[in-house]
Amino acid sequence: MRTARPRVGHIEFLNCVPLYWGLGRTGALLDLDLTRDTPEKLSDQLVNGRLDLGPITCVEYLRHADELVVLPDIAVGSNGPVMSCVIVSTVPLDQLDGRPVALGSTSRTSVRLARLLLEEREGVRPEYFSCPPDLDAMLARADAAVLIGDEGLRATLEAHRHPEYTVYDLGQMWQEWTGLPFVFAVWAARREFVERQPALVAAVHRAFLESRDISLLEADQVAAHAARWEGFDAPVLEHYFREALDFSLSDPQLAGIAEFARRVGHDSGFAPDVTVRLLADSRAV
Ligand SMILES: C=C(O[C@@H]1C=C(C(=O)O)C=C[C@H]1O)C(=O)O
Repeated sequence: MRTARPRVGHIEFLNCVPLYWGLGRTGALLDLDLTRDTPEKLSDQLVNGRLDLGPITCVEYLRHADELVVLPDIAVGSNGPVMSCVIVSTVPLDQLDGRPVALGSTSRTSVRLARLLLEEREGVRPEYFSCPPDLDAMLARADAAVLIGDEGLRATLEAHRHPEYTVYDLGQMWQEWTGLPFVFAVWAARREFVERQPALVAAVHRAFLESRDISLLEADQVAAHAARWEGFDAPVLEHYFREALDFSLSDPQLAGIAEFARRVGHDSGFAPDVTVRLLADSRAV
């Protein structure tokens, strides 16, 4: 009997390129039914059952932790500056009280992290509104903007050309504040899918780990290839892939997730002590 390929999400940002590059190398790419989209749409599709497995923004995962199983040792996070999840502000952050702040509509986690840091670390209560992630349009209506992905990376790299604003790195702010890594997105499978197809989930998990490992070994090639199509130089992308982003998920990253949940759970739709359920060791299946 023929079985359908697993339906797997692919965030269409540069941050995910190293997790998928190696899938072509090993052939695993042919075993997946991939959907490319922005993170908030992929997160909804995984929650609705239109995808079986893939990246989900941390806040949406925590809201649906009962229905999902997290794949260990793979994530999109950082332990310090992440470069692509940022607050771009035309005034110092502690002057944003009562001021308009635009939240990029493709983000669920960075926008919540930004609100946490502004309110609890900077002690301000801005007026937030959601907005498509276009920096010029956002700053036309707001004093600050929260951006992720390629637009966030662009804001960081072009900051020197814009003395009218300052770029604050959310990964760095979180790390300085808590001493912990931050996880922006995890890889999760629907629980019912894991129960029905445990060997398949383990195989896809192994394929992603292998792909990530290949890509980090070949980060210079991945960066050079990606730089042909994007407005970023290869050395900058190599630094982004190798140093800024953290694609791992083990105890320090899980401690970061637990701390974030503890601080925002009360008004974000999940318990502050929500349990993160991890897939059993795929290498053993
Ligand atoms: C590091 C990043 O992580 C992301 C941030 C997300 C969010 O804020 O909701 C979602 C998915 C990831 O793409 C990034 O987009 O730059």
